[in-house]
Amino acid sequence: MISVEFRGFAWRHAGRLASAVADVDLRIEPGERVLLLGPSGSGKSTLLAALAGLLTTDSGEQTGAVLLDGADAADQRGRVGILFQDPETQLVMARSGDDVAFGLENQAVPPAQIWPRVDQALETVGFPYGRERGTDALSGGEQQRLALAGVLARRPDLILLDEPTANLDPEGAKAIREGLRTALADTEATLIVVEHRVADILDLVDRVIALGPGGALAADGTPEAVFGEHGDSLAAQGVWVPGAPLPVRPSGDAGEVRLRGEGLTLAYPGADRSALDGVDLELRAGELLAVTGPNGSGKSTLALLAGGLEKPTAGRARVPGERTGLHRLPAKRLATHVGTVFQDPEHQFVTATVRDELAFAPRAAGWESERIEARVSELLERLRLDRLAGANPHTLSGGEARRLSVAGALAAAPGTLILDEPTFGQDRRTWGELVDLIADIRDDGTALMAVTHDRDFAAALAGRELALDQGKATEEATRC
Ligand SMILES: Nc1ncnc2c1ncn2[C@@H]1O[C@H](COP(=O)(O)OP(=O)(O)OP(=O)(O)O)[C@@H](O)[C@H]1O
Ligand SMILES: Nc1ncnc2c1ncn2[C@@H]1O[C@H](COP(=O)(O)OP(=O)(O)OP(=O)(O)O)[C@@H](O)[C@H]1O
Repeated sequence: MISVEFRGFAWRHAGRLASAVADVDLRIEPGERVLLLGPSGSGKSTLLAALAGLLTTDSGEQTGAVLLDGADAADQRGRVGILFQDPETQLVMARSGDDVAFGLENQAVPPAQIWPRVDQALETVGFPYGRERGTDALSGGEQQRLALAGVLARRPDLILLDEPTANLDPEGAKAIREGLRTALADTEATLIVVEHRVADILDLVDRVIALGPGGALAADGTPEAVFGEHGDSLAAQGVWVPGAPLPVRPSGDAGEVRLRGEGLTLAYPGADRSALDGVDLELRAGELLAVTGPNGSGKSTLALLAGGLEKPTAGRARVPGERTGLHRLPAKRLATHVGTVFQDPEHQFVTATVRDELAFAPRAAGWESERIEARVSELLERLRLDRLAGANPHTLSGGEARRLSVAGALAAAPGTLILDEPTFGQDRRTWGELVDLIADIRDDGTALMAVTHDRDFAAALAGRELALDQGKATEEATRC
């Protein structure tokens, strides 16, 4: 139990002209459960980082104060547990159990209590393996569960969760919310949770705080009051307001087959079963295939194989006109056929600015400079990245980075595009802009595959759906 206070707080990240957040005056009482929302890039993660004492003088410039129980947050780190947006950055140990135990050992929890607490936390989050599982052998959703277990096991006074269910399948997300509810019922911890898709999280919180586009406070109150009184203005700023209708962009008839996967199988070294097991796949011009299924069912593995980035243990992925499997093609040649957007955008960036990142693929494809410039300007504007054109891709917010990685991969209009969780971390407005952009390139004749937990995205764009479970297709890809 701990109180939280921002007094005249502003933060400007090093290398940026504008403040990420400004004029924040806010008090959260001990034990309050708060949902923090706001458009992509409005400063939500920055506020959490401030509370966790992670904003250091060499990383930017602070005005005002951030206080926990009246003391500087930088001196209270032991009382705070934070779940980052990208769970991979959080996992430090080689074995899953050790990773959860690590924080407890640091807090000098008596040894006899450590393993029972580790096991309890793993159970709370529905981690499907034992303590021995290697942390480098986890799917995105499994990493997120493990990272959350690490936070909960420490029983911090202040729990900060940055999009805790964004990588989870709908069933898993529900289970995590139940787990959180149980874990919270036993504590008096203060909770601040950031989510874009708020509908499901509302009954976990008693207060909603909304940031506006410039990082200033836009609304503060009970969920009913905030969405009742400010629903329209929040929606206008791009926030997901529960119940608002969503666009649908149905496709026309699918064209020729652009990429075919036959019996695609991958067994990771040392695993007891294949992560992907004999999956057939057909991607057609002008159509988007949604690949769905629970965490760990093999979706990202399928994306790697279809993108030619891994060698299948059996089966192969091929494009018409090439005699060998995709994974055997030299990188440059592969790039002329297929573009891939990974689950974790950070792995993708190869240049020093947002503008160069967007120009990279068109340049490699030999476009003329005027055409490149026009394409880059169009994408910057469509995805609301213009103000960040000169920024380093690695300093973007989670949602900004996701948009850049998708835009970078489709910039040169490859014939086939493989997207792993393209809508991760988006507010309602940027979600709609991404959907429109992807619909346009689909309708221009691109063949698309999208791994996604986002049912709204699949409903808006997919012509067919391929559902995986434990590495196998549950049925033939069905028409949506
Ligand atoms: N390390 C950094 N260096 C420079 N600028 C940064 C850094 N981290 C974030 N920013 C910028 O600060 C602003 C706020 O980012 P923040 O991550 O707090 O937003 P957010 O509300 O959490 O966004 P999202 O919903 O997209 O995750 C953004 O414009 C972002 O580009
Ligand atoms: N490098 C690896 N080594 C060993 N096993 C792995 C590795 N990467 C993933 N796995 C395992 O392979 C299976 C499929 O993982 P994959 O990442 O394809 O799942 P996913 O359906 O994309 O999951 P999510 O929805 O959580 O992202 C999981 O059981 C996972 O634990």
